Amino acid sequence: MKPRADQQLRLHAEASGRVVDRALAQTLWRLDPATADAVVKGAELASLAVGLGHAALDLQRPQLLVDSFDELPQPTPWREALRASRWVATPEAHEAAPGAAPLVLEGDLLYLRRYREYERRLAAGLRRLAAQPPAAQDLTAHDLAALAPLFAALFPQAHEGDAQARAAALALTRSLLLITGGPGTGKTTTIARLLLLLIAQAVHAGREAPRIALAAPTGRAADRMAAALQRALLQLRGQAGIDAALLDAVPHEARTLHRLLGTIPGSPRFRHDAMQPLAHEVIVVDEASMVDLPLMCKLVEAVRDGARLILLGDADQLPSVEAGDVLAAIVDASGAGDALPDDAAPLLAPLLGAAPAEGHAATTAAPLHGHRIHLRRGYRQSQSLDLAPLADAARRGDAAQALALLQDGALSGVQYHADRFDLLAAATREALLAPWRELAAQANPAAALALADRARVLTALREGPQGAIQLNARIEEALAGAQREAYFHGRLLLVTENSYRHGLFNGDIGVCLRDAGGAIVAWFAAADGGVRGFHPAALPAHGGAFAMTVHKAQGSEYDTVWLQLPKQDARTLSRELVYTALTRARHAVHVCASDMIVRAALSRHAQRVSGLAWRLRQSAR
Ligand SMILES: Nc1ncnc2c1ncn2[C@@H]1O[C@H](COP(=O)(O)OP(=O)(O)OP(=O)(O)O)[C@@H](O)[C@H]1O
Repeated sequence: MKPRADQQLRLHAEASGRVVDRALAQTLWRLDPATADAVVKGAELASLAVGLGHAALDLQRPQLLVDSFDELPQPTPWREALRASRWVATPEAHEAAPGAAPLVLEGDLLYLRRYREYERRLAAGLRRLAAQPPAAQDLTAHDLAALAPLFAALFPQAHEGDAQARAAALALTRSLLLITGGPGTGKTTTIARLLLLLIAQAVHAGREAPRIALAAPTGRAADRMAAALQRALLQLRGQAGIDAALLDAVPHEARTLHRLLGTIPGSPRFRHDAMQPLAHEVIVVDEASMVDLPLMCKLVEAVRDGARLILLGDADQLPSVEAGDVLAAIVDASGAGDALPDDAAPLLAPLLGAAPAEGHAATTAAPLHGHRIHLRRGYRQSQSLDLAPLADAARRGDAAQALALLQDGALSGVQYHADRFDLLAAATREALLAPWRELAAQANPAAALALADRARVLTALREGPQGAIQLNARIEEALAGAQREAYFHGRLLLVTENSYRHGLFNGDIGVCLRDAGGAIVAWFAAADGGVRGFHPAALPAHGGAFAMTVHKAQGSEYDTVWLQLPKQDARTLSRELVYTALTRARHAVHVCASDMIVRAALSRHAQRVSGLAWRLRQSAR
């Protein structure tokens, strides 16, 4: 076989060693030795792109994937070589790609066929939901008048332009609704109230209460969602004008999306799909920024005609680790979400008064226009942590402002450790380790698990001196000594794969404790609020959890966050990463970095190549 040394692309360090990418490319060449080099390189990079979280290779931006792209063709000849290849299909935007070609070219995007199909099907699914009114609900003025007293009790500020009220009212008229907002803007509060309205609406119409599913991408996020929703409902109990029966009809549990859709062992498919849709009439999904392209596609397809899908998320957070940035594309397609769409404003006037409608200035060309409400006002008050100005500067990529706030040291609960790249050095060592020493003094699993979220080191990288792996090892040594047992008393564990057999999921946190008989047991929270113990040797894939990447921390919160950025700039550093890390903190945040790294991180977006926004625009035509 002819050596293919010319194809040894210098791949981006994070992904080097991805044999799978090269294997696809080599297979094409083996099946047809006449395959052009440009096609072989395209295939390898399209596969690598998925590994790095993109939906496709952008021929105009190979630098997102490789450090050296001198050897790559220019976009125009590259596109032409791809178009001419038997391996590359070029279907119309709405057409399914033929099964025979492993690659699909659309514009400048080269996809693995499967990912192109996920995008096409997701766009079609979103369009289907956006186009239909919820079943059995030709909402009349009479219905709205009946709901008005409850609405006024739930949203006393409704007539003063309250965006939460607008979101809940709009939900009455939409099968697809996106509610976006930063931390503490009341997404969960709004959902609690919105669900009461939907239940009351059904009761008023003489129907059964709708079947409601609450779901999130990870077990941790689902647990947080359920707990926050219960707190929000509790606040309403006993309040005048709110019937306790309505509160009782809201489900107490939230599930992972995988659970909701029904995993089939050994299959990428789920039990529920377009042919066997979910029975629920209302499906609420929290932390939608974490949902990747394949999962969002399968979720949307499994929502039956006439049911409602409500997505909650913070579009400024890191996109999902797996191929995606789906939420960003949906946000892009649905407009700013700052006002009621023109078609809904008059209808909802009995609830909202003369709420501002978008009028002619609106970008009504957006295909999902009128399906998003953006919550801007932050309600969460913390005595100890004044995070909002810093999180906002990070979100906007305003490094000068972020550094001024950090250096000034005036934000309560925020500490900047300039040029600190070793958290275990004397200045920070004891403050860092103190909560975990307390953990080690626990004997009771539930009490230990309750302490597990006291503190976390969040990193940008897995590898290297400021990476999660080395930091974990060093923290573990500091806590339990160089001669420690692998599973020492008080060690925190992070599960890194889904295991339905164990009922343990990627992102679950456990704690190792020695029992009365001297045996070590790894304890995890159980769905019923109790705890479950496992022999450490029987656990699915896992690692240490004192330090973890920001990606792994998505959907979780900790009392104290130590954000450790690397000494050298790295492509994974972005404003979204910093924003996501900061907003995981409940009471205190320590930023360990240099001015240079903060500037570098905030100057970069977590860019993901995706054709979904484009596709949604095409399909609107
Ligand atoms: N309209 C409101 N009036 C007063 N307090 C509110 C209002 N909305 C939300 N809050 C309070 O603000 C806090 C955060 O609300 P909530 O948990 O609903 O926000 P969230 O956007 O879901 O947050 P997260 O980002 O953690 O998911 C809660 O304590 C809640 O009671």
